[in-house]
Amino acid sequence: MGALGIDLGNTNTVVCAARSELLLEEPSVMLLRDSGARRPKVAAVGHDARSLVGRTSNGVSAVRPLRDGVITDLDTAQAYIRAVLHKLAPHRWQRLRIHAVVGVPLGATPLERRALLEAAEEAGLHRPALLAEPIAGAIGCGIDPLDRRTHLAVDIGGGTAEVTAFCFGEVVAHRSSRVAGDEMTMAVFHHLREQHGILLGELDAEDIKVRCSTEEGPTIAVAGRDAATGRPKVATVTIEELQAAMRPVIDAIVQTLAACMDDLPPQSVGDVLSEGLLAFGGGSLARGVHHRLDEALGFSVKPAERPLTCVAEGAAKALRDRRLLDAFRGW
Ligand SMILES: Nc1ncnc2c1ncn2[C@@H]1O[C@H](COP(=O)(O)OP(=O)(O)OP(=O)(O)O)[C@@H](O)[C@H]1O
Repeated sequence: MGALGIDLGNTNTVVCAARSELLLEEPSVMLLRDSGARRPKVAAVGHDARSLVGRTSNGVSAVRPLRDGVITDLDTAQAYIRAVLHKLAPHRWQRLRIHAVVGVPLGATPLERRALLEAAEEAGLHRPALLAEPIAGAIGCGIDPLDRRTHLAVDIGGGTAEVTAFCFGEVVAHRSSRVAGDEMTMAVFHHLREQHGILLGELDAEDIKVRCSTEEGPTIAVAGRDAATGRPKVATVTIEELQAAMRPVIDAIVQTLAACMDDLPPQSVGDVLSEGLLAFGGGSLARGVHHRLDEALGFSVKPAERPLTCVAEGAAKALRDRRLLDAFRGW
């Protein structure tokens, strides 16, 4: 298999081969079965695990191996990375000496970075290297972070939104917020419960949020349980009201962007005004995000072509260009 670019997100895991071909794009979820042994057995990962969430019995639990983009439990993260590698390369000999560049949040502490490297190594990766996710995403979108001009990027993921300005192999400014795609899902959930009396599971609320950005037409039909009686209930909801419900979350991301702009040196501000803002991460696809960013910032917003996979693609590109890893080693 050779070498991989890996984006281990809170919500999704994406893996690309060295030439940036997409190998895996699945939810970062793992189902563990308690078998009485010291370590629980992995029952399912990715799509298989997500489709079973809420449908399984007592001895099985669903875990997300990362929180805020970093590892909280070394054993779980290791088991997850191992399961992902197993899915990609079922035979042991195929998993020998796989080199990898793994994305890491720019705000991760040295301890968190060490934990990620350790989990990757213990899971069987050979000499893994880390690359800051905003930089990897920009590389995946065709930007050269060694360029002399300052670029500004926002990565709106599930658990975090990171705003990063970089130039000539250096991070010039960085801000992050814990408000991103998952908060938009919660906004949709609360709106439907409070205004329509409909109760949904978290995954169903996420599906409604995604449908809100992908479906044509002014309304969508939402099916759930009546909040008062518990009986099945269907309501017609306008896209406009869902967009309004998500607006405070998008505004919080705008504030993070504005704070990062305030930290920029004057020369960099000029570059950003002429280059615009690069937006990626799944949260950037939500209905109204681009429009609100355009409106609030007053300069152009460039949506990534492949917002969900560009971090893994950029990590894979960095496998072929050592200068990128060396330049951003400390970030
Ligand atoms: N079409 C869409 N419309 C709205 N939201 C979307 C869409 N597609 C994905 N999302 C949301 O994007 C988020 C996941 O984005 P992404 O895969 O970039 O995050 P991640 O990298 O796993 O998370 P993090 O960066 O926080 O570690 C989820 O909240 C998901 O619901």
